[in-house]
Amino acid sequence: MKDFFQKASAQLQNQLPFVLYRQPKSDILQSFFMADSKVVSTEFTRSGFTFFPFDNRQQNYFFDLEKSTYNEIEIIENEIFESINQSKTSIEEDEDQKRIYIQLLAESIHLLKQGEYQKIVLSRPIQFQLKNHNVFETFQKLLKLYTNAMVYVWYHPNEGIWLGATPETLVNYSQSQLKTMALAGTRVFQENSSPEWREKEIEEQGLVSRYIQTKLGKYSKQVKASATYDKQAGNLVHLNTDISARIQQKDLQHVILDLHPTPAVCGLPTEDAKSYIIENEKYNREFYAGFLGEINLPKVKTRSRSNRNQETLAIKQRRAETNLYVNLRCMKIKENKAQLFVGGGVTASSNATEEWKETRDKSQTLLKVL
Ligand SMILES: C=C(O[C@H]1C=CC=C(C(=O)O)[C@@H]1O)C(=O)O
Repeated sequence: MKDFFQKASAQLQNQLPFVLYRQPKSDILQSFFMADSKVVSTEFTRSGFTFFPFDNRQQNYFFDLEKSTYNEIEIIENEIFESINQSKTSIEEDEDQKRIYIQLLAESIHLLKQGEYQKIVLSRPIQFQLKNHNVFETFQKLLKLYTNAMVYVWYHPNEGIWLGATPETLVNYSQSQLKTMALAGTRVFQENSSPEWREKEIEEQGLVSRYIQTKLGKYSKQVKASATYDKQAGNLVHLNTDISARIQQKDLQHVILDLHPTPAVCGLPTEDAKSYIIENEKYNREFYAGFLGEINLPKVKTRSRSNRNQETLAIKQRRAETNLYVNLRCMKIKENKAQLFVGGGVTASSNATEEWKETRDKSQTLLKVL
């Protein structure tokens, strides 16, 4: 593992693009290393790794499998960076920024009450200066703390470093079976007590669930949804419904672009909420609330790695998987400055101060490891 991080470190020093990631509940660390920093846009018919912005008019990035060095290594638990400094769990928030955000929330709630929008997901950046920061140490702490999350560090010289630990799947797709989730509603996790969900959270999660099922219904007659349950994500709990559908490979790209952005990160009606966000948040979300992950990646089973004959390669090709995650609980690092991105769904029954607190609670996911 040490060699691996040394290689990633050299890649960063040479200002060459890369991504390291570990998917939920996996003990395999995966990586793409690029030989040059040429910008390539995502091609859903090829195999590789995508990094896709919230606003699809902005540049997205694709690490094409054929043009990268792809690697998998097993994570050895006791080789992961040990000490997790839990002391820095709060930063001094700028009072002006807080006031401006609460005002935007209040104005938006007022609009929502008039019925033009059903839901708007608002967000804000939190900026601060880093001292003696090591990206790979932070990444290893994220790996250790958030085993149920997609944990990643992504870099391109044009965009800087992005790090995150997201609990939300956009699409898992393999052999015609698509799985996704409707994740929304937030409470602080408390040991030995399950949250009592209020009408507001049940409503905002229900909107997401129905929206996704309707979208998938355009492509599939077989859309299934689980019962809604509590899903823990670090210091938080969300409401979640697992949704699955049979989708033909030829439709996959359309399904992905049709689902993104879901009302878990944008709102309803989608296009109106998106315009409202872009106009009123007064900052660029960039890749926050976008999505990232593998596209058509031939699945290499660790056990069969030594057996590289034609036959196994053919099997691998057929078992290509797409595993995409919504880019939440993430931050950007550029020149010793960190920017965290936090947001939450707002409806007519929201309370502005409570919504501000929710974003503060969400910032803990990353502040814990800095
Ligand atoms: C938009 C975010 O969270 C989404 C996912 C789970 C719960 C959410 C909520 O309670 O509003 C959001 O929909 C974020 O973490 O920045």
